[in-house]
Amino acid sequence: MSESKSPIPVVDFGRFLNGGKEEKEVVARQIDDAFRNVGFVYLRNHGVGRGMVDRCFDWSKKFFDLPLDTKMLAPHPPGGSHHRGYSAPGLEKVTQHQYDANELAKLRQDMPDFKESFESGNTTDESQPNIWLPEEKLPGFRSFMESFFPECENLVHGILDALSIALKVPEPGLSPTHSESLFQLRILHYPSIGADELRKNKRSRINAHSDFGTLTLLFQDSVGGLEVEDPNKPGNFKAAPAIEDAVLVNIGDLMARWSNDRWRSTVHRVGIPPSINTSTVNPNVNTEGKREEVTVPDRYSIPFFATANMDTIISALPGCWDEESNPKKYEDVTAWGYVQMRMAALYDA
Ligand SMILES: O=C(O)CCC(=O)C(=O)O
Ligand SMILES: [Fe+2]
Repeated sequence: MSESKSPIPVVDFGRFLNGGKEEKEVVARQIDDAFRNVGFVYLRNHGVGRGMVDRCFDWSKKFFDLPLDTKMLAPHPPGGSHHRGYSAPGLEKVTQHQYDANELAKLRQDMPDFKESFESGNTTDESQPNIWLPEEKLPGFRSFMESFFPECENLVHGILDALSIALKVPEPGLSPTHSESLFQLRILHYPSIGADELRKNKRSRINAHSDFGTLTLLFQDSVGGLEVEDPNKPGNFKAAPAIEDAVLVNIGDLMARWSNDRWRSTVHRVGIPPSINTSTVNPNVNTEGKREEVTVPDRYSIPFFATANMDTIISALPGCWDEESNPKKYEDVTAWGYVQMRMAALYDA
């Protein structure tokens, strides 16, 4: 991993939310540039209350502290089409463009992602009903998650408004294409792990992947470890640390395709935090004279995945193509057709 500074721009989204037409255009251009160059942007003053984010991390810790048996009372269904409930460590294997079931099974066995997660969605999403614990197991968890969801949803629509301005998509812009809120709020916990296990690739926290929807919001704790591929140097990853009060936003594959690759869906992963990576050998020697293993602390993060309504035709957006110099690269596809194909690859059928 490279230790060099993150190239991801930091943008004041408050100027968009509260500003007039000109301010909105300035911010829209900043976000457009960030998505063209890196596919990621940090937004400050994004409108999701600091208190709500802190409370979400608190709930997340309380949830993952429960005994496994209890968490398994809200199990993620097998298969890749119902993305709700609890996934125990090792269940999900994130892969990049790997659709072959045998290859996937082998990958999972070789190097499972060492993380656990819980997913919930829109309360009115009938295609993927939520899967909650019995209320008495963690009173208040469900109602908190149901109240955090709309905060993230509002921010997604704000970003879609900014992107619509950048592309000059006529009113009402892209927001209605996400009106059904087929979004996914995920809480993620990476248990503490020996640094050597991560270093020697015995286990991963989350393997290099790109997201497959339109936009992802990511709140992360201060532990670090998220790395984003340098778009100009494939294979070279740069740290994307948490910035206080900022949310990290990235483009997913569906949006990259929709924008005719104007915006990048950039590969990212979670590995050893830079602070630990620099100390290659732990100077601590135990009483038997053996070197003690460096432990990478637990990490908690909260991604919020957005995608378009399933009947949306994903056909190159205005401003992203022209007949002569920049023709459409991809065939039209519905959001449904595209997302199903990608989700099926994540879980054993
Ligand atoms: O935990 C993180 O910071 C990254 C999570 C992520 O990339 C994902 O869930 O798609
Ligand atoms: Fe991701």
